[in-house]
Amino acid sequence: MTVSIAHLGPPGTYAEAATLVYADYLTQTTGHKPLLCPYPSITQTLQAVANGDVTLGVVPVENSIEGSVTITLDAIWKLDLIRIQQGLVLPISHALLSNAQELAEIKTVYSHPQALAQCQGWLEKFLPNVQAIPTNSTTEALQYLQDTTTAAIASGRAAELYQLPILAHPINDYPDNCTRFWVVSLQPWPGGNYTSLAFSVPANVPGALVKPLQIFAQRNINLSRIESRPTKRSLGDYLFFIDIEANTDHQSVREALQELKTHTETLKIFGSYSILNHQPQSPC
Ligand SMILES: O=C(O)C(=O)C[C@]1(C(=O)O)C=C[C@@H](O)C=C1
Repeated sequence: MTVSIAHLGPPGTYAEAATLVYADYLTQTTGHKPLLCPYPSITQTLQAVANGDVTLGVVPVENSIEGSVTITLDAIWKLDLIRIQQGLVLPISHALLSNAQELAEIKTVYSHPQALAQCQGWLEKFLPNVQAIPTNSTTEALQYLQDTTTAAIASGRAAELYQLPILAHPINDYPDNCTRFWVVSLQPWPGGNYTSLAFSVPANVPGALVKPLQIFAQRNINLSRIESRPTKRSLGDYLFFIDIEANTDHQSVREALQELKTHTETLKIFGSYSILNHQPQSPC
């Protein structure tokens, strides 16, 4: 059976670049080339995995400049059965694509909110009076390039793919810009040294988060990330997303998760996985 991989499209997105890296890895290890399936949004990408319409999905989760991709965290929390198989880190280098001859002509810039945010300083400095309009993806933004007053932030790869001129590159505020992606599926996956989980706490009382954190600290389990998201039930009510540097197979992790259950309202364990650091010849 052909493995199908959902990702944010249209073709040319950074999510597609990450998917191609994983597809290459699968082709090398299994001898079979997977089928790439672009979806119009991150939520629809994850929904396709949850529905069983595709075998795998690749979604962005965190960026070194802008932090969490909150759409991904919110959707993963809602879609109960999703499991993480693999983490993937990709360098991200943004370009300004436009038919304008010079920056002064541009009045509107389109892009995915994450890309706009990662270039915020550059935009303020070089295009202080333009209107920034969010799109579902960096390549969706290319549809709005109508005349020389419009520009889009996307990858050099997208510029090549759609034969669009690059007016400025790189334009991300920090050169060492990386995004972490998760490869997700409905299948639990056995391996790796990172475990991601999320929980809500029973009540918004003092110390509600202290106990869950102590459970890991007491067992010497390192937390590599903690992020809060609103539960959306009431103001000040949060979910906590945690990454730990250990596998759920370790005795101490199993014990910690058992104990954590008794101190949380809902606990979701998304799985243990390894992280692939991809260093391409030219940046994505
Ligand atoms: O719009 C794209 O090209 C995407 O793949 C989405 C996305 C994101 O959501 O973070 C992925 C990587 C970059 O950080 C910018 C945008």
